[in-house]
Amino acid sequence: MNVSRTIESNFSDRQRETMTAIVLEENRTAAVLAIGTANPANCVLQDDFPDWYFRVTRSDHLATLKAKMKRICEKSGVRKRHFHHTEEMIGSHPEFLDRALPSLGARLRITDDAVPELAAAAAAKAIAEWGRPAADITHLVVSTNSGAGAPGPDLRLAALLGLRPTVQRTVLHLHGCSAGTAALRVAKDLAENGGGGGARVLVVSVDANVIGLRAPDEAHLDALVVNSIFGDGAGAVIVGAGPMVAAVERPVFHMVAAAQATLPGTERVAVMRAGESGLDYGLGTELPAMVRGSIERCLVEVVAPLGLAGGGGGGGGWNWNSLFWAMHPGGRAILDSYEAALGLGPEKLAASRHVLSEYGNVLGATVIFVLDELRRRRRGGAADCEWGVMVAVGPGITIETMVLRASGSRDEP
Ligand SMILES: CC(C)(COP(=O)(O)OP(=O)(O)OC[C@H]1O[C@@H](n2cnc3c(N)ncnc32)[C@H](O)[C@@H]1OP(=O)(O)O)[C@@H](O)C(=O)NCCC(=O)NCCSC(=O)CC(=O)O
Repeated sequence: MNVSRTIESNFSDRQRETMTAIVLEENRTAAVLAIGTANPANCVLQDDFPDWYFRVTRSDHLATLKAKMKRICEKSGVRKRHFHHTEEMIGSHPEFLDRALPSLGARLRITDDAVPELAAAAAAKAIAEWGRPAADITHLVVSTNSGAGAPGPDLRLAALLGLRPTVQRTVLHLHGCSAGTAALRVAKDLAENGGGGGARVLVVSVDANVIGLRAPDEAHLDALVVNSIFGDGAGAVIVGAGPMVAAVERPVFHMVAAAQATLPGTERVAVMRAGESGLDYGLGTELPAMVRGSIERCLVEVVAPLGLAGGGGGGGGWNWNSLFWAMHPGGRAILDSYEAALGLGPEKLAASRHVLSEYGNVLGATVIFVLDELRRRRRGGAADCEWGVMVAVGPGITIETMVLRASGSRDEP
């Protein structure tokens, strides 16, 4: 490999040395080898959503709340979303609309099928793109907020895909919107350290919001926001390290470094808790400001040791526009916060805003949709940087980050 060709010319000598070392380590560093996504068929345009939601939840009499939801939807940056649940399904489960009635069991009976099936649709696409047989997958990591059972969606997914009986399965439950990034962090570790160089990890992050869907309610205004921006979907990634199978496996993004930070004293800002009436979300109005106030500090800790972003020796001066960004679009205001805090140009979050617009916030899977979109834009010739960072925020408040290096090899002859 021509190392000097891969190092951008505007870095200092020290930065260049660090990056050269990383590039030489490339054979040991895990990489995204393929990506697949899937959404349920039921699609609701955001302009129609308040009417749809208030009708199917039999809440049209709550005119003030409906007007509020219309204001939220207008400002959401979302054009459409997909749902496993339909008007008919909600109509046959009146218990979903009344917090006083137990409904968790009925919701879980739906997600027990919906989650592995949606996961399999995304995973099948990733496996087809990867180009090797499903039986070559050594590890499976599934992350979801939409289930609570054992055996879980991993076992059913393994059967649907025809994975080998010895595949090593791991499930991550209730990591909220950082579930996809957390699963990729675990997969990176497994690929680099768990398979004697030959590990191939299938990561799937999947959610179906029927687990927490409710009628609008004055006492739970944050649930109105959740219902206005969350959608259903699955994202799948094949992760591998070590020698690639020639002419078949080609890295898309190298997963250079991963980190998790927790903001002290923020436990109540974003909450998910399963109860008898389904999954409850709590979302503080302060979340966008909190992200704005803390994101740069977290990023400096991750990129400074790698010499990226032209770090300014303790005095700031970071050039965040020298990287590409795979930001989880938790909401339009969250993306605005990233942009403002890091001084990003408007094109930097275009992939994240596109995914938010087309699918809403599909929780952990969203970052996988963003990786897919970034890759599509690069293949289409859009100029972007070689180095980048994936970011997602989840309950904790937890900030998951992963430094990525885009590989051009998919487009090389
Ligand atoms: C909801 C929004 C699209 C609204 O847009 P704006 O903020 O520009 O508009 P606005 O201030 O006029 O707000 C519109 C109405 O929504 C209400 N509103 C806003 N946030 C609210 C919240 N968390 N709980 C209850 N109500 C809320 C406002 O009071 C206002 O009501 P009224 O109109 O009556 O005055 C935006 O605030 C947003 O994107 N928020 C972030 C959502 C979020 O937290 N996502 C994270 C999900 S978890 C996750 O994904 C983690 C992660 O981020 O990675």
